[in-house]
Amino acid sequence: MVKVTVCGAAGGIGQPLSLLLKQSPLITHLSLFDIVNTPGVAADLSHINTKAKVTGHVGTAQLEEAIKDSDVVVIPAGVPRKPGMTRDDLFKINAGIVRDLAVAAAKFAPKAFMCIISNPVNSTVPIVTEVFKHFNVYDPKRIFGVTTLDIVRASTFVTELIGGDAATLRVPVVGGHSGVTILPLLSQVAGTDKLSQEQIEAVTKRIQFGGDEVVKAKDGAGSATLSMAFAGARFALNIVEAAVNGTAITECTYVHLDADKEGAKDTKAVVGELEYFSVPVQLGRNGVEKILPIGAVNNYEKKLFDEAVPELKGNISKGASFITEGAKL
Ligand SMILES: NC(=O)c1ccc[n+]([C@@H]2O[C@H](COP(=O)([O-])OP(=O)(O)OC[C@H]3O[C@@H](n4cnc5c(N)ncnc54)[C@H](O)[C@@H]3O)[C@@H](O)[C@H]2O)c1
Ligand SMILES: O=C(O)C[C@H](O)C(=O)O
Repeated sequence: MVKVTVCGAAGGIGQPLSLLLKQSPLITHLSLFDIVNTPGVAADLSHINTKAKVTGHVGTAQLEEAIKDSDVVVIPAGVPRKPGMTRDDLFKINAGIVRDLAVAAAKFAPKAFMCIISNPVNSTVPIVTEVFKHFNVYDPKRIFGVTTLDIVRASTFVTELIGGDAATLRVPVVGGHSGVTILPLLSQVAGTDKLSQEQIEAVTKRIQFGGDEVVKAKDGAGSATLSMAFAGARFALNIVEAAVNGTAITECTYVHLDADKEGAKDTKAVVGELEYFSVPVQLGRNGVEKILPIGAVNNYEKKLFDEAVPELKGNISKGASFITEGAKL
């Protein structure tokens, strides 16, 4: 039995993400939570002839029943950016939303794998960590910031330049999930040696600021939803596949480096005392099985790390202190 709860299930990401999850034969219960419209979304999805039973839960009074005993909780709840905003501008509203959902998960589904999509991911993941610590149910192997969209974009944009199959080209993207904290390691991708430094820098910027392309094109109507649903489903389904079947799947994801202290040693050597970083992770039955080395980084990429680390540090402490110095939970 695998119960997956989507919090924010009626939203721009939540609906297509739930549709993609409904197609998985591994999920037996798909629980849809939002503060609006989930009865309709759940009724609609429940007519699809796949295995998962679909239930809809609306409003905070129904959060406990929605989330109780979930194996996986995916959180795309909260407001998206409008043109001119940074992801950090969303903190004011989304921090409280993620905190409240994390409190419910800590109380009613403390063993769930937590997949955090809500922005700013660099800060919302530390919020979830601190809530779980507060309730004494913290396990860094089970809390993930979903950065898969950066990897999906990197595969697409790099393939446009070097050719090949975007569906199978893997580009490691480490760091965080906002602007200069997004660190594509193009030097590790076979075929990028054909590119000029100018092309490398241009595609790196495109990956770092890919979200802005969509925000601009949507012109006030939100940010990436469909590509995020694709990426979020890929990540959540990898978590489920690894947990249920023990399949060793490698995916870059934003985790606390305590999730595998030994494995994180080489990352720590580069990022110093930074606690969180998106790193290549081998997923397994218990979530993070191993943190894998970030591998060789060239001089240009080193410079990108130097820009990313201070910004990430600020984002992380902003999220953590929202709980540790915030109102009593
Ligand atoms: N990690 C990533 O790569 C990535 C990519 C795209 C978007 N995002 C982020 O995902 C979030 C959602 O984006 P969207 O486009 O789906 O927004 P949206 O406004 O379309 O949907 C958000 C949903 O969250 C719901 N919601 C609000 N408060 C809630 C609460 N307390 N509990 C449960 N649900 C609640 C809303 O009712 C709405 O249905 C944003 O913060 C956005 O920045 C992250
Ligand atoms: O750009 C955004 O605000 C949404 C998301 O983080 C993205 O990368 O598309």
